[in-house]
Amino acid sequence: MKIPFTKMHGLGNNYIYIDLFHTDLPEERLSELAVKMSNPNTGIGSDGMILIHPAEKAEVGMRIFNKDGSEGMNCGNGLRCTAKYVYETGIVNTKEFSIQTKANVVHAIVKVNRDKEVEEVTIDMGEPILQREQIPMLGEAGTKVINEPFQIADEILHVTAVSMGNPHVVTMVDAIDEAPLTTLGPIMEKDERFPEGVNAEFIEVVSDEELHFRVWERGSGITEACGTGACAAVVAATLNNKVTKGKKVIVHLAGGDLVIEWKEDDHIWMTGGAETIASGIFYA
Ligand SMILES: N[C@@H](CCC[C@H](N)C(=O)O)C(=O)O
Repeated sequence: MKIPFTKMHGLGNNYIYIDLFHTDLPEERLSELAVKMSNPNTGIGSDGMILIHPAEKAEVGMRIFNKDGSEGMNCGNGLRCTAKYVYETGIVNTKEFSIQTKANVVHAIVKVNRDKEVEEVTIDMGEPILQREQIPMLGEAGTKVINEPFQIADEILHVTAVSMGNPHVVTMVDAIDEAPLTTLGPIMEKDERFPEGVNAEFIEVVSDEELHFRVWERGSGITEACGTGACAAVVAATLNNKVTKGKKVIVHLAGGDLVIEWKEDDHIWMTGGAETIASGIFYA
C-alpha cells in the first residue's frame, strides 16, 4: 500500500499527516500504521500520525494517533499544523474555519504572509473540563483536583488535573530542569487513578505571564511540546493563583513558545507556529 504523507511539526511536536480528503486508509489498519510510521528506523520517525478528513460538524476533521498506536482525543500542536495544511492546500479558502476533533469543534484563525504561507495559527480551544470524573480521575465524583496531594513512588506531589478533551495532570516544580520527567512521567501516565491514562506535565512559574513547561505524553513519552498540555498548564497555574485569568501567558516549551490565554468567558486561546518538514510516499 502506498500512502502519500506530509510530516509537520508544532514546536518540535511532529506527526505524519495523512490527507483523507484525497486518500483512503482502512480503519482497521490505523493503529498499526501509526506505530509503523512513527518508528525512526523502519518508518519515517514521529510522535504519531494525524488524519485530516472531511467532517460532519466542521469544515475539517482531525484524528490523532500516538506513537504507540493509541488514539488521542485532541492535539493542540496537531490543530495548528492541520490549520496550516488545509489553508495552504486549498481545502479551505477562508482564514477562519472550524476543525472537529474527537473531543469537540474548535475555531482556527490563520495568519498568512505575502507568499500565502501560514506563519502562525490561533485556535479557540474551547473550555477546560475540571470535574474529576470527566478527566477521568478516580476519587470523589463532583470534586475538582486542585493542588491535591498525590503519592507516587516514594514522593508526594501536589497535582492539578485538567481535561482539554484529553487528560492532563499538572505538577508545579521549583526548577524545570529538575522536573522528574523521565522517572515519574511514565509512572504517572499509567497510574491506575487515571483509568484512561494521562499526559503528565511539570511547570515552573516564572511570573504571572510566563511558565516553563515539560511534558511526558500519554502514548508517546517525552515530546518537545504539547499544545493541549500548555493550555492545561495555564489553567492549573490560574487555579493555583499563580497567573491571572484573562491575561496572556507565554509558555516556554522544550521546542519553543506558545501564547495561551484563558479568557473570562472560559475559552482558552492558543497561538503559535506550525511548520512543514517534508512530504512523500510511505510504503506500508
Ligand atoms: N501532542 C498533543 C497531544 C497528543 C495526544 C496525547 N498524547 C493524548 O494521548 O492525549 C498536543 O499538542 O496537544
